[in-house]
Amino acid sequence: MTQLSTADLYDEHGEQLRSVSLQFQNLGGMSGFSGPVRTVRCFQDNALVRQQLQTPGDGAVLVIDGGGSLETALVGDIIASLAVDNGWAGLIVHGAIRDRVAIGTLPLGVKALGSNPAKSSKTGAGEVDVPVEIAGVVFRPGATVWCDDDGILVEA
Ligand SMILES: O=C([O-])CC(=O)C(=O)O
Repeated sequence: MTQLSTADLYDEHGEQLRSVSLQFQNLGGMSGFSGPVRTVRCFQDNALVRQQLQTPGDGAVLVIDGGGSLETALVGDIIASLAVDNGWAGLIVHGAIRDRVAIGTLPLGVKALGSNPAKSSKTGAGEVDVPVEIAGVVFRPGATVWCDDDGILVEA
């Protein structure tokens, strides 16, 4: 069954949804994906991202608030493959990824601002499953998020 488009969803339930106006790129092998929100907040450090994606995703979408930094990649093909292997539906990266060609072949939704080959530090700094805000839209852990080529909608 194909997922309802975000535009149709907005027409039917817009009053209960927030739409992200920031223009993310669709960089995964699946452009349409949805699921419950899980979160990581981190800045140029991706140890917590890897740690979370090593655990069962049960169809969730990991929203990574990297503060919008494009200086280092928070996800590469190895971390993205962990997400596939552990049953995550997708990633929304408010920041950069790398290995974009390989990530584009994976059965995973990946939205990110762009790419940069520079790697992130791995100290584990950051927070997990806290509400995060991207371009004025709050992503609460457990809220449902829907993504496709048009954009990102999340339950208010
Ligand atoms: O290890 C990293 O920082 C990210 C990466 O390159 C990968 O996931 O392949």
